[in-house]
Amino acid sequence: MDTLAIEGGKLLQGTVRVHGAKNAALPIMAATLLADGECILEDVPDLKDIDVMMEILSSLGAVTTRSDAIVTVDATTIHQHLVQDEMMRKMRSSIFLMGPLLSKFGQVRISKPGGCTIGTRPIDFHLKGMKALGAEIIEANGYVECRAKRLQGNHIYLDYPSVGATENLMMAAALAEGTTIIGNAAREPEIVDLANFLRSMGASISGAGEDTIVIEGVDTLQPVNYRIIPDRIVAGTLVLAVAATGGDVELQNVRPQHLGVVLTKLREAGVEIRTYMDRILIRRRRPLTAIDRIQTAPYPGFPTDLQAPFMAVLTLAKGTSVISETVFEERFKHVSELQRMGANIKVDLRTAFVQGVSKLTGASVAATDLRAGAALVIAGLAAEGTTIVEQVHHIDRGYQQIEQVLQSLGASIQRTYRKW
Ligand SMILES: CC(=O)N[C@H]1[C@@H](OP(=O)(O)OP(=O)(O)OC[C@H]2O[C@@H](n3ccc(=O)[nH]c3=O)[C@H](O)[C@@H]2O)O[C@H](CO)[C@@H](O)[C@@H]1O
Ligand SMILES: C=C(OP(=O)(O)O)C(=O)O
Repeated sequence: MDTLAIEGGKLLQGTVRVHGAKNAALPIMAATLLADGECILEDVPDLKDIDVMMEILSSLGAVTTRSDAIVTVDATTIHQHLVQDEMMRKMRSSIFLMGPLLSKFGQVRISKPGGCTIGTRPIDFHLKGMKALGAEIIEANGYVECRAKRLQGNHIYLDYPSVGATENLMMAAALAEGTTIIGNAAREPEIVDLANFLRSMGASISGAGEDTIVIEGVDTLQPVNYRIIPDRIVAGTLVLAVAATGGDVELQNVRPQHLGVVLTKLREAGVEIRTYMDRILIRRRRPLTAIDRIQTAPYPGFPTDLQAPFMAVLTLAKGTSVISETVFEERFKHVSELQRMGANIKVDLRTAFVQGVSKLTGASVAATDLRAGAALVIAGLAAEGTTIVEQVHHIDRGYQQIEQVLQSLGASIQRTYRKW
């Protein structure tokens, strides 16, 4: 159980490269199962969730290797279609095995996935979609078994533009017979990245990034080399850290267009931001001002994954900011921890009213989930005194060596390794 000790009050300065996107790499790693041969993935971040995905792929019989940021997966030796409950529970992305195993091997047995505890997070859209593609679904003893000789294309409408369901169904439909149309599809950049990966393997997919995706099933897919897109949530977190502490930072390997609304809101709060093709310059010299309203929504709306980190920044903005969380019903767990540091936040159902304070003070706080943890790190960097962040394993799911990245920008942050 590691902890982070942060001595707040240092300006952040320097240049840092953003690593590849966890939420793009995970479905793409699962999609390698669809190919007949070895896929080579570049810029795969070194994160806990990626380790778990490699562990699952190996347990199914695939051959996986990692050398720095390059991961290879050869699925030709897969002999197992059951993902053990213990592995399913380790992360939400274990659900991505469902589509590829079912489509390629005609069967899959999984249990309910784990992941950040930010809401109920059912998998009903995934199951309804697989059923529409012709799968027989049997639920018993905590496991879900799906079978189909060959999936058949169909018209699927998602009741909500679920990122994971859109991805799972795209992977399943890639090898189905006939045409699949996914209506009300999610439009996140990670959906486009997965579609680009599948297309490079020979899949026929159009409309990714729009709300209707059309997939013409093909008989086989080829192994490929593919580079994962930069992580927009890590980039956004670093931008927010600079907004909170002040300073002057250049982010490299970013796609500023993926952070549209986040950068707009930060400019409203008084942060200076310049964007280039694959770089962002952030500078904050003036005091922060409150923001009328932030409401999380599916892309291109405000990303729920940056709601907690943005709230940490707004605790220090002059005036009252209003933040509504519409995507997940329990994603305000950071509020009570920020309050320990002196933040003035009131929550009414799914809306938080953040009255800016002149300073936060260091305290002992615990990360309850990945992005709540990132919010506490940001608050700690800006606070007066020492902040101890417990439960760092949540943060390690999504940020590669967070303390080293922040140290390179001048932060005083140390990790303490504890055996238990
Ligand atoms: C690995 C990954 O990419 N994770 C991201 C993905 O999670 P994930 O794919 O789990 O998120 P979804 O877009 O599916 O969830 C959005 C909403 O739909 C609900 N829902 C979803 C599926 C379903 O079958 N039934 C259902 O009711 C969820 O409970 C939630 O309220 O998108 C989220 C929303 O941008 C992000 O916060 C996560 O970081
Ligand atoms: C919620 C997240 O991850 P997951 O969907 O893997 O739980 C996240 O990346 O913020």
